[in-house]
Amino acid sequence: MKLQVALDELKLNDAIKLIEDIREYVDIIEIGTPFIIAEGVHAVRKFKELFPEKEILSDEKIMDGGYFEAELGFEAGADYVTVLSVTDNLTIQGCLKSANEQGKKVVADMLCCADLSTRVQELESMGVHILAVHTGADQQAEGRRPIDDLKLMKTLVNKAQVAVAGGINSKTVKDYVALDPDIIIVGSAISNASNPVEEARLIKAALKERV
Ligand SMILES: O=C(CO)[C@H](O)[C@H](O)COP(=O)(O)O
Repeated sequence: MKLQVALDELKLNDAIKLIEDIREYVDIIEIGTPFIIAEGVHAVRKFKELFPEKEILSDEKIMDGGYFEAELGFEAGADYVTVLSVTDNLTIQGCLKSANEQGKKVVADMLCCADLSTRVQELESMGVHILAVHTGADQQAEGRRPIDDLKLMKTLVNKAQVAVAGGINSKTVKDYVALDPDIIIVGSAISNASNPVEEARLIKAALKERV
């Protein structure tokens, strides 16, 4: 089980310092959507240069122009690019074409997917590599959490890997680990913690209990 650390609302130098501090606990560095908007895919390139042993995810949340936009992330050094699951199949297929040409992976972010069971089948038949259950920041502000969607996802998925994101922290991570996703994504709990190193250490320790 991998720990993906999301860098969302940080400045470039603060984000680099955070990953330097928690390097030993991180498997995948996520260049988060607000970070990409602020810094561009140059941030992907920078993190791949500085942390070559880590996998990098470019959280572009692609909604159109699948091939071209995925290629931007992959050519900058991303190992994974995200596409929104609710978009057109043509866009998903464009992302997959780019990923498969480069030996990289596409993550479908299931944010706002109204019919998980139908869409999971369709995404798997197209060959999407990873399905990410996600409760977004605005939904979290209303008290929503991704645990029930993760439970449902685990009953639906056949071959894709499963990731989960949405307000997970060191106190709640065990509930997610128990459902055995392949990737647990944590952003604000680490970046906003009074002690980010300790928060990352506790979360990584919880993941290791399951392996
Ligand atoms: O993709 C995201 C927001 O769209 C975040 O990166 C993801 O939700 C993880 O952050 P947090 O743990 O703060 O929810």
